[in-house]
Amino acid sequence: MNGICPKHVDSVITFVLGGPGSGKGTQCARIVETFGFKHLSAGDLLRKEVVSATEYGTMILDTIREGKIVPSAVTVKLILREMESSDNHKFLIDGFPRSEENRIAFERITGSEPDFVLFFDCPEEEMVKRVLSRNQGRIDDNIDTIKKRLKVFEALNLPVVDHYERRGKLHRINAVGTEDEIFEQVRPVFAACEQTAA
Ligand SMILES: Nc1ncnc2c1ncn2[C@@H]1O[C@H](COP(=O)(O)OP(=O)(O)O)[C@@H](O)[C@H]1O
Ligand SMILES: Nc1ccn([C@@H]2O[C@H](COP(=O)(O)OP(=O)(O)O)[C@@H](O)[C@H]2O)c(=O)n1
Ligand SMILES: [Mg+2]
Repeated sequence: MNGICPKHVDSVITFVLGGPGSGKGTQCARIVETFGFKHLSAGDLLRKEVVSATEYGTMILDTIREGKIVPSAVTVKLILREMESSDNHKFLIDGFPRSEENRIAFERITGSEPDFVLFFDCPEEEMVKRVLSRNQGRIDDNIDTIKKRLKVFEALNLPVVDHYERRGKLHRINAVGTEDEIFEQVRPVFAACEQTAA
């Protein structure tokens, strides 16, 4: 763990990557309660657009149903709007970037790069098992869509993981085990940051 920490003491940007069902949302909730970050789930922001039937709502719904990636300009705009309106400058951006297009769009539009990146590494069969028992009434938590999402994860998400690994910004977390066992791998990454930022 290289414990890269914020260059600018007043803000921290962390990307939280991992396949569907790898435990991103669950671990983000633990990080929020322990280290006081603002949790921004790209998926939740997109689902909110669907529910509020905005101009992009139908396109987003169709994209999510297919397990595909929504055009980056839309997703980055939603994330940026939340960041700009937040008085908390420590951000956990969950489920983003999910492609090189996402990553490049974020850098181009915000001019920022993440301080560090978490990657929850989970075997496919475990991810499928968790998604199918998630019971959140999501249209994409079914066996057909999960198979499509896993193909998207392999093809588009993993190149983003490689990008940050090459830059020494990636913290690879073994996402198999209890939620506590997994959080014990996450805790030192953020504790190191707290020390440096203090
Ligand atoms: N360590 C774990 N072991 C078993 N189930 C888990 C674990 N972490 C999360 N879950 C469950 O798996 C499902 C997916 O977790 P979630 O945090 O939504 O993952 P993601 O956001 O990566 O899709 C949820 O129902 C969650 O309660
Ligand atoms: N950066 C992102 C994040 C999610 N999404 C879409 O939203 C869906 C759900 O994302 P999510 O992060 O809530 O899914 P989980 O990994 O939590 O199961 C994805 O399968 C994509 O269809 C996207 O298009 N772009
Ligand atoms: Mg999630």
